[in-house]
Amino acid sequence: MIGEQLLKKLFPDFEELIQPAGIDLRVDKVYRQTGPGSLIDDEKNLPPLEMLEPPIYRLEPGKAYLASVDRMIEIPEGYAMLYLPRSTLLRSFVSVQTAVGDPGFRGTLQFLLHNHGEYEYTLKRGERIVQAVVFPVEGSGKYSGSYQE
Ligand SMILES: O=c1ccn([C@H]2C[C@H](O)[C@@H](COP(=O)(O)OP(=O)(O)OP(=O)(O)O)O2)c(=O)[nH]1
Repeated sequence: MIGEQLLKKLFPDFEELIQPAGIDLRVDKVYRQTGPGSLIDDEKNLPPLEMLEPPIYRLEPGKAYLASVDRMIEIPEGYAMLYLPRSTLLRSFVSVQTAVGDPGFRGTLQFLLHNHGEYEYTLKRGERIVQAVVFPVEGSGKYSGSYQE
């Protein structure tokens, strides 16, 4: 796992968010789903989305949302990222589901927020919702998938 000094070199745009062993990521936009999606024969049809009105997002009980990060990221070749929720969210019955950040990815990260609670959870735009941890990857390739920006 990569520590603070190297993280500052690798991710200068996130300097003020660098932690001893990770990078805190701030929520920017939050979206609700407004229609169906599908994944058939590796053909992705992402659901249509509607953006919630910022800056105060009201996550309804039992509902899931997409959350975008407030700035683009570029993951250098030779490194990969995992994303873990802040425990404050878990302690508030809100989960953050995430995937792997590939070497060479350049774009806007999105995570799934799910309010498992029985009460509304209010989240302000700009709050830190995730911590990214970074690992060196031996012989890594370079992401060239559909979410590259
Ligand atoms: O929680 C995450 C994790 C990763 N990513 C970004 C970085 C990653 O490099 C890219 C693609 O992720 P993944 O490879 O898991 O998506 P896919 O469904 O396999 O897309 P593709 O077919 O484009 O590879 O999405 C996110 O936005 N959110």
